[in-house]
Amino acid sequence: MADGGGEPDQLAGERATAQFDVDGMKVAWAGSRHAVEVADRMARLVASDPVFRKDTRTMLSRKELFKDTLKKAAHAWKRIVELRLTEEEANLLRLYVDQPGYVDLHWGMFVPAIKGQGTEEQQKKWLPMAYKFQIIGCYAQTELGHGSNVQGLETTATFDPSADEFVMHSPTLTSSKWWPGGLGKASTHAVVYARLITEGKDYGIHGFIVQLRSLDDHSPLPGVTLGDIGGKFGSGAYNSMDNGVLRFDHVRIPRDQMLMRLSQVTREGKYVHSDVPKQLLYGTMVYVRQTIVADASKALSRAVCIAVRYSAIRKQFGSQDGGPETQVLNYKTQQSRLFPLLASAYAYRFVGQWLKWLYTDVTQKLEAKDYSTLPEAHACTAGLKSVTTSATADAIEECRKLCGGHGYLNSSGLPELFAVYVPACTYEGDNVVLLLQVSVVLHLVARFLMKTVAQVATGKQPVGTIAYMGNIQHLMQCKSAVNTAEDWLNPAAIKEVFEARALRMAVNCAQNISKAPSQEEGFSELSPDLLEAAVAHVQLIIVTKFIEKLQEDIPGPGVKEQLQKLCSIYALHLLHKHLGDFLSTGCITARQGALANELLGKLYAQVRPNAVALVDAFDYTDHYLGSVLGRYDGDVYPALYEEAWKDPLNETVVPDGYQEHLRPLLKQQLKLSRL
Ligand SMILES: CCC/C=C/C(=O)SCCNC(=O)CCNC(=O)[C@H](O)C(C)(C)COP(=O)([O-])OP(=O)([O-])OC[C@H]1O[C@@H](n2cnc3c(N)ncnc32)[C@H](O)[C@@H]1OP(=O)([O-])[O-]
Ligand SMILES: Cc1cc2nc3c(=O)[nH]c(=O)nc-3n(C[C@H](O)[C@H](O)[C@H](O)COP(=O)(O)OP(=O)(O)OC[C@H]3O[C@@H](n4cnc5c(N)ncnc54)[C@H](O)[C@@H]3O)c2cc1C
Repeated sequence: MADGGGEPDQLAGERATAQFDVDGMKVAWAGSRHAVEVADRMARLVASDPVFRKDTRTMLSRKELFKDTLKKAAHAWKRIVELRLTEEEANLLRLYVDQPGYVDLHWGMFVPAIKGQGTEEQQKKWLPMAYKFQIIGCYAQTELGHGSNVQGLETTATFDPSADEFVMHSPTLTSSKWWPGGLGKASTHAVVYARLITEGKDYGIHGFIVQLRSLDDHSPLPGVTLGDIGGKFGSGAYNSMDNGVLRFDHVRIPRDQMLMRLSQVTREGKYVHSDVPKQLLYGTMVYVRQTIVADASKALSRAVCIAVRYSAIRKQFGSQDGGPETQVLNYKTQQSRLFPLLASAYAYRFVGQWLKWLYTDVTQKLEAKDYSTLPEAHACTAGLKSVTTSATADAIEECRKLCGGHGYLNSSGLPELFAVYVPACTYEGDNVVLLLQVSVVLHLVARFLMKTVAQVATGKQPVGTIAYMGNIQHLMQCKSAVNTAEDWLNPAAIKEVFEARALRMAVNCAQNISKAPSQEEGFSELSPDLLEAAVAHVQLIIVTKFIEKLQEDIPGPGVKEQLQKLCSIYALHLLHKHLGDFLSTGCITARQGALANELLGKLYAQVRPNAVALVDAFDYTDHYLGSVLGRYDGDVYPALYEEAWKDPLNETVVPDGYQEHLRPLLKQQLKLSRL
């Protein structure tokens, strides 16, 4: 078929203009040559297997979609076993299958909860069964009445010393577990969070392993009510997941199914808390929030890859005397909307790699009973989860708009990507609630520093990602020395203004809170400002980690140079977007703001010839991208045309319903017109 204007070799031309080594960039993106190789092998394995096809997914009914998810999960497991895949390979294989399902919660939350909160004995008993899929587990924390406020959960686990058992009970409608993924239809077991009651006293929230379904016929055990909570946003998308409801009617479990690493209940019913911080109960959430930051870069890079490739193919206007029209990627407006998102994908990738390192480091320290870095791990995971997921959800929608009308088609992949992604702003902690956690830390540090500013050199210095706050004397009064647009290329100039902005916003909040009748009232009244201060702090972390990445040895001709441009774009587009913060805190002048914008325009022009190669470096197969607009070969129009015919509405030429509804209407109108 004639392509009618789409030029598949257009992308080959784009690739030829790249000024850097794409293979080198693949390594920088993936983290190592080994990581590129494994990811590539697993992506191709999935793409070449017909069971993993997903091109008609959005056309399936909920029941068909769920069954398809069960089929894919079972097939993935079969391949993992047959091919004896390593844990790394298996995780990647599941990633590229790209269909949310119970396995995500089994591996992502059930297993980590037992690892983190179970005793060695409990781990020995439960983990081998989970590893072999003899049981399927989920993470049942949220209830109908409470999600954000974990301490408000109502499910009870009351110890009965006469039977050496806990009695799990849902005392109210609002105590029904509500949302856990995999709970609705697939799981046989759950880690359930409930209020521990023993000797008549409520000891607050603790985790328990509870069997929910029979291992013989999958029916719910006596006293257990289970179901799916219903359809969710978008077609296909997260509807493959059986988010569920669970109620207990005095269900008994043995005492040793309480996760007892942090605290125990003795045979006599005595509650004993070990010397570890209570917050370790939240450890699974910290672990998952860290993985969500890495996932943000995956989702964002997919959307950007689609939008960049399609923008290079799509042409509109600019034709003179029948000459070629302009590729929409050449429009400065398209570049100024798209290239900051491209830069953000790289920025999130690198901050995600750093956060993974931080998490591993904290875990090792915890094992050695050093709990000092726990607050840092909590603040970083909470803040970065919040900022990266909010920005990514907005960015996917922006990419849809960047693809014009065709971006709204399911076959573009963008509507489903958005629908699957957007709950990340809510699950694992609502983004606002998490940012307020960060602002508590900032507020305390800012207040402490304000009090001790005179002796800050001798006082206790903040460490980790808040270390910059110790430089309060300089950062509260410094003025940026930027004098030309190119001065903004200096990472030190960028870092100074981002640090000054974040600190000044935190100090302003602390000063205003101190004027309120009480700290609680001040905190509540100023919470919108505190949120903005927390965002400024988290953006500083992302910018800093990108700058630090560039101090590493990055092999490959031109690779580091491209990343330097992307780092500048990432930081300067934030400066442009939040100019009000930088100006009102006196960190920069209006002229310096204008110079940053001038440089941004120049950087966009420099990125333009590299744009397609920069998204190729993500190394995504067409299967994983799942988008006719983002195809590697750029052959967009024939694919769009073909895809349309797959829609069930096109199964018949004359639609169902014609005889009942269309024909009588048309005939009646015809009769009336003849009267
Ligand atoms: C794939 C998708 C699957 C999805 C799954 C889900 O969604 S699963 C469901 C996901 N659900 C959610 O994500 C629910 C979101 N909600 C929550 O995580 C909590 O309810 C909360 C953090 C909002 C409040 O906590 P709280 O009621 O305990 O009250 P508080 O604020 O007074 O904090 C007390 C102290 O603890 C500290 N601290 C807190 N968290 C952590 C931590 N993780 N680590 C370490 N420390 C932590 C905090 O800094 C404070 O320290 P301080 O000042 O005393 O030194
Ligand atoms: C797709 C999906 C999958 C999920 N999977 C699981 C799972 O596997 N297991 C599980 O246990 N849970 C799961 N959840 C539940 C999820 O963790 C909760 O929905 C989430 O923690 C938010 O809590 P909430 O629903 O109570 O929101 P709410 O807290 O009711 O939020 C409503 C609004 O109130 C605001 N708000 C709340 N508190 C404050 C405050 N203190 N200050 C200012 N504003 C506030 C929020 O910002 C939000 O705008 C899932 C949810 C979704 C959507």
